[in-house]
Amino acid sequence: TGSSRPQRMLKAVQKNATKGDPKSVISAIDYYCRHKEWAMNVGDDKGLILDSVLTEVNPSTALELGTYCGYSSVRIARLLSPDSKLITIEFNPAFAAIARQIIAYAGLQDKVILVEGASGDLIPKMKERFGIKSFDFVFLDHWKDRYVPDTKLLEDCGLLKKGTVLLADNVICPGAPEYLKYVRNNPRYESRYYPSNLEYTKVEDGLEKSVFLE
Ligand SMILES: Nc1ncnc2c1ncn2[C@@H]1O[C@H](/C=C/CNC(=O)c2cc([N+](=O)[O-])cc(O)c2O)[C@@H](O)[C@H]1O
Ligand SMILES: [Mg+2]
Repeated sequence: TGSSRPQRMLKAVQKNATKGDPKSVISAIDYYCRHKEWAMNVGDDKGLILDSVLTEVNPSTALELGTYCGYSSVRIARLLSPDSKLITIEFNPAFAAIARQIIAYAGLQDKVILVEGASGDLIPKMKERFGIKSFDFVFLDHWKDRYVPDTKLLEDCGLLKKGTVLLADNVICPGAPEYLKYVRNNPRYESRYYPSNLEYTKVEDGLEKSVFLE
């Protein structure tokens, strides 16, 4: 059998990026996905918005839902301050295996805790397993119909505090209409849409930033 798209993405990183240099890993993936083979990374355009929100929040503990190949894990972890951590959740073992290698190639394995499993099962275990009191930042980029249930689960598990920032990918394409309704008409959130485009295309997409008000 041939290779998978994630395996080809890893190969592109090993061929074109410099070990221990997160920026070169990001560029290698963006080049490959723009010119060779599209893949569902948040990408370079929306990535700049992700970077600016992260720099503003400067989270001590960050959570990512939907690691896929680790592109946004690298984007996030490279901007974390020394003792900060990113916990990223991925339930597909094949994707998780590739993501571990891409995160390690970037030299960020000490800042990223990749947990294999379903967000619905793992979110309730965050406190006991990782000693997390609450998250300062959450990046939602998994199945779009999980955005609302997992946001509610984070609330119910007391994992959001006043000022926690949720940043959701793909709220336009493929779209997360229920999520937009949930965070926009909700007194507990201050929400704002950042227009951009679907990764590596001219199709409209964007990120929704929602601050939990308590
Ligand atoms: N409950 C859960 N717990 C743990 N891991 C989970 C999960 N649900 C999904 N995942 C993982 O998250 C990734 C899915 C992303 C869906 N994105 C997408 O479907 C997507 C599609 C397009 N697109 O079609 O243009 C563009 C994009 O930027 C996208 O993120 C996959 O790696 C999947 O295994
Ligand atoms: Mg996405």
